[in-house]
Amino acid sequence: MKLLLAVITPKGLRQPEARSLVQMYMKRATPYLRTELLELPTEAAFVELLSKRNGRTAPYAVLGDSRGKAVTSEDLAASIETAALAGASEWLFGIGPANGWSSDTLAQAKLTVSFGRITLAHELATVVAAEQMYRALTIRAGHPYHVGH
Ligand SMILES: C[S@@+](CC[C@H](N)C(=O)[O-])C[C@H]1O[C@@H](n2cnc3c(N)ncnc32)[C@H](O)[C@@H]1O
Repeated sequence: MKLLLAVITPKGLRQPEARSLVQMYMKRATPYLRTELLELPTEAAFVELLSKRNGRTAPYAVLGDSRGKAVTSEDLAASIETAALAGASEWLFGIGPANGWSSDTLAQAKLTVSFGRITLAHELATVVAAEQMYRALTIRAGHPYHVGH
């Protein structure tokens, strides 16, 4: 299974600090699973990506939303496990556009995840998601990162 981190960002991730942190966590994750960062110009492009990949191997889509479910990192690890057991070829975490996800897109998610009720800039939310994806993989693997960081 592959992990995708998709962010809706018309001009791409422009803050080098954010990009570098995202790339660092995604690189750290690769010993566990392949990862890919997708910078998409519009929510429509994201929905198209979901439908293009739909079918037998539909991605297991988890969407970041401040009004979503307050989950633990163990819950995220469990959702990756659930996707793997269900035979999904991709587990995807989506960071939405400046005005948030539409209700139609949210309805396509297996899980909506809140990092707290605060609103994070999409670049920061992407960094948090990348770290949580890495943390979830270390939890699945029994690696001590989750205990010490
Ligand atoms: C700038 S925020 C969107 C703000 C928008 N006004 C809203 O309320 O959804 C862009 C994206 O970052 C992510 N995000 C921001 N804060 C978040 C939080 N506290 N928890 C989870 N995701 C968050 C979400 O994916 C959101 O769609």
